[in-house]
Amino acid sequence: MRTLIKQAHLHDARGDHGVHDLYLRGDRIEGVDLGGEVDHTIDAQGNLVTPAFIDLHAHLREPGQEEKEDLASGLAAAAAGGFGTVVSMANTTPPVDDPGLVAALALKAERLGLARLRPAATLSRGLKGEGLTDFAALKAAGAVMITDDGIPVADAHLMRRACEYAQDLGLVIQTHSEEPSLRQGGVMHEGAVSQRLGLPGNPAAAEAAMIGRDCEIALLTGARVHLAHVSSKRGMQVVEWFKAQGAPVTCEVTPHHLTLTDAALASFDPIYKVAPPLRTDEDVAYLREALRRGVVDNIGTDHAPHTRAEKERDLLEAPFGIGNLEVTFALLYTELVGSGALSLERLLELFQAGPARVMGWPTPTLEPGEPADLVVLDLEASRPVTPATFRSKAKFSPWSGQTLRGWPVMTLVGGRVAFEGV
Ligand SMILES: NC(=O)N[C@@H](CC(=O)O)C(=O)O
Ligand SMILES: [Zn+2]
Ligand SMILES: [Zn+2]
Repeated sequence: MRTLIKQAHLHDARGDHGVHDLYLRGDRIEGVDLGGEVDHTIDAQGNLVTPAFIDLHAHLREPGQEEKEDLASGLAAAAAGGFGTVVSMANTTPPVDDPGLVAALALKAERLGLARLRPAATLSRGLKGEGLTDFAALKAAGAVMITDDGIPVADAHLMRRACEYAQDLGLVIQTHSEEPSLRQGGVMHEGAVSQRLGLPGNPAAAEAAMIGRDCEIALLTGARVHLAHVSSKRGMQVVEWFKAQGAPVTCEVTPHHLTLTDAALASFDPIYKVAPPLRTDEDVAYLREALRRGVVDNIGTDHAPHTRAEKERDLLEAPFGIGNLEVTFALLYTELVGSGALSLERLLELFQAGPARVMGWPTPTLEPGEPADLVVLDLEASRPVTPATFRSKAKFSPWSGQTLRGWPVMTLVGGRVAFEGV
């Protein structure tokens, strides 16, 4: 099959290429302005066409928690968000600690024809934080990352052994860096707001201390350690310090930690309950600055859907997590690029070359022969967030009703339309 994307404003990691007709052949990019017969034409006039985004961090909940999300709804939501590739977290029921399960997830996802799934597997057997899983077998089955995300690895020696093992195999270890004994039962950031509301707080020190431990272990072992969802100024400063020391660490920030603060918890609405917690204005400003300065390697969504019933429990009982796959690009384009805080090039890099580099994958480009994984972005489109229309099963959002500008209108994966929007 041959596809023409007409009048596309092309952008990739090599730069801005201006407006061209882009041709796809089968699942690959063929070239620009070639002419000739095509089977399918897509009009992209006025839109930006760029490599589909990569999310290194989404909770798709399959197997076992399909009431929250499943592969079909989660990968459809990802495609609607402009993502062509998603690394799924392994804190499912049962946890993804078995090579057979990794292979089954990958096969099922491939048949769906939505975003590509790249499964993560757990670091510890049963997510129990005691014995290691069989990384070699998990990698052979298709796991691309090792992580107990959802639960911090409390035992430093276990983390060391995991790093030694992963280093031998060239696997990335992703951490959920919060020191459990310091975090305790905190349900929100510990600070002036938690004190006023009388809610148990989780101090930034819990994050910064664990990031320090995990970076030390990365230095000690030479393993590639990816620090998920860095949320605090202190945590980010620790990452910066270790990067300057040459530690083989990379880090992620999430859309919610870049746009929301602990002030939102004054509503007592569990929709804002997330781990690590929403921090202060000062933290948000520092994370934004770290994005700009290039300290941050990628934006990962940490899309963490739950049922409405679970999120309608009281703040102490409700589970941690925010669903955001479908709004992430528009949210950050509006709030960061729209305000002049970040360039569009840098924002795109954080969804494309950045995550690819973290994983050791090739930089996605529009060069002939590359996979035809593309997103068509309408940067002028302005509309409110309408959770009722989400592909995700979690049809509620902290940004509900907020008017955002710059939306994905189509996502192609391997030359096939995985999402087509308004
Ligand atoms: N981020 C969250 O608040 N929740 C995640 C777990 C995690 O990412 O640690 C979840 O699985 O619900
Ligand atoms: Zn986590
Ligand atoms: Zn997570």
